[in-house]
Amino acid sequence: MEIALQYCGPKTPSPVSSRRSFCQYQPPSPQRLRFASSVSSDCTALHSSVKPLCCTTRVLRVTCEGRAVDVLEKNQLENPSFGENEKQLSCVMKFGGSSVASAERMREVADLILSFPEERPVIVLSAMGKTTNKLLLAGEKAVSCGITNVSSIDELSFIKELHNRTVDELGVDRSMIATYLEELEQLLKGIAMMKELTLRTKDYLVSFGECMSTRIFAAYLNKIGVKARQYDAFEIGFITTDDFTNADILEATYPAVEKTLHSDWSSDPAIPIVTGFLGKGWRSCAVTTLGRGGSDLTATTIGKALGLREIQVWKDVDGVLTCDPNIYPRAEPVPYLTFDEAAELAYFGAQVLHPQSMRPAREGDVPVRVKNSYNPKAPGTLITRSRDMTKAVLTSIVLKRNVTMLDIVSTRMLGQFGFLAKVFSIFEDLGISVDVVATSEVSISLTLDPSKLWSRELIQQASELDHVVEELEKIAVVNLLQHRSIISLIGNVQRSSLILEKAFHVLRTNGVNVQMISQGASKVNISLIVNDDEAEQCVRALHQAFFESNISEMGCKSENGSVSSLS
Ligand SMILES: Nc1ncnc2c1ncn2[C@@H]1O[C@H](COP(=O)(O)OP(=O)(O)O)[C@@H](O)[C@H]1O
Ligand SMILES: N[C@@H](CC(=O)OP(=O)(O)O)C(=O)O
Repeated sequence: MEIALQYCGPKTPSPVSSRRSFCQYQPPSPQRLRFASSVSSDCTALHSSVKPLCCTTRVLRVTCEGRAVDVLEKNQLENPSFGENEKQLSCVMKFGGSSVASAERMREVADLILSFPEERPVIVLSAMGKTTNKLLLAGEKAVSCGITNVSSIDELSFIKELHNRTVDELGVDRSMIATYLEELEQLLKGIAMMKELTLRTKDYLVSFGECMSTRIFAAYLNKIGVKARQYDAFEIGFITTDDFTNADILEATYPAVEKTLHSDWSSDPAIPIVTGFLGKGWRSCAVTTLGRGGSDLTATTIGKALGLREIQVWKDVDGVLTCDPNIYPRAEPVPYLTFDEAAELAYFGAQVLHPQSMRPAREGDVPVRVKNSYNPKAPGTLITRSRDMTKAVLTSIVLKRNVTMLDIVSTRMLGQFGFLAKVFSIFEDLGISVDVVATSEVSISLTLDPSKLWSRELIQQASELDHVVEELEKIAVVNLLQHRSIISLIGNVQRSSLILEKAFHVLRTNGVNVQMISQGASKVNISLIVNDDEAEQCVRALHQAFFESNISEMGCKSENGSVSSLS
């Protein structure tokens, strides 16, 4: 029988694939069954002794006696240059909520993973789409809606419908998530009964999102013939502090995670599918979460723990961009970043990466690649320890809104020591995190990040802010300024004079007064504080000046739009 093989999977066949086995992909018809098994028996005979260690699968359309049949081809990656070591897990691929928002997206992600036959990845997944937000909303509604009304909370219905539909469309068994959906409703009834949603309960509540998405995806991979194993991060050694909703990963995590993933892979290789965002509190043993967007941190933690070659975070944008595309759509991808630049960018509010996620990558020196799952061909952003900075001026502009600023002026005489220490001990006592600071001997200007305060429920009320001011007023005159924004200019601070010169020129032309300025010790960030209502306009103007103008580096647009030299 003459067989013509025509590839119709996601990418061109890999040159390293050599041995193949086939199994049937489409629902059985007698003709297909016969055909698939005849191919299969031919090819399995070729490599019956090969352990299916690094097996990849793709869909092939086989023409048999003029008819097309879809079969799965399993490639045993068997390049002679591959040493034993190369058969270990090679990279992490993290897919965010937008990448796994539907059955169709999950199929695309599966195709994408299979299009890298040379990789043996650990997959980290977030909850589907906006599931985390919906779970939190459902929890808040349950507090006040009464037990009998829990079943009709819109967000609960939405979550049930989304997950059941996804399971059906992927053709996997509903029962795998049925127990989670039942337990979720029970939990919401418990919240309704107690009329209380604690931080601990919030974490348990949102964990349903990642627990379901990973189970669905692993089942789908297994269904299409790719061996996969689901893991709950809190069961495989992600040990954290007990700071519910914002837990920190503890050192013990690294060896524990390495041991579980490595030994499972060695004894029975299957692609690990790990829940992002979740951990287990070391004292409470309860489920914790790593802060919103925490799946990035799960991915980099695994990358460091296993000493992997690369950590890939797949998003819905072409990498880290020159500014938030929601503020300015002409933002462009940044091809290279250092860990320090990326950390600063994330810390100062770029939603694209979790603020803590660069730490394990930097410590383990594992490169991080930010890619677009909707546009895999785009090169993305590569984040490494160092990069060529000779041509770098500004890398990215980040905006953090709704920041509170405090001007604190000492009531004591010049030359008195210990003022700064006293001020910061007040913040320490109150457990408040300070972002940007500028000081002189007798005065301090600083900013407080409301999201960090709220996550610990410290300053939810104006009265609690008043408490901070009250304490500070014992030693200083305090001016509280709300509705401010921090504009962070991330870049080569070796060129800070140029950056400042250009930035201030732009701001002056736009009639904006900068209220505070700070250059961090990390030397990659200059922060400017402006009013909230001027901030977006500033970001757009700065972006145009730094990234879009056709003027030379030392030039700057003059007020009438012509170019003048600033040197
Ligand atoms: N500087 C930036 N670069 C890229 N994306 C940014 C930036 N600032 C904000 N974003 C936003 O971050 C989003 C991606 O982050 P996130 O939603 O957490 O991804 P995921 O859920 O896929 O992990 C983008 O869709 C974009 O709107
Ligand atoms: N699902 C969690 C964790 C996460 O990392 O999500 P994403 O990768 O979609 O930002 C959240 O929404 O915060």
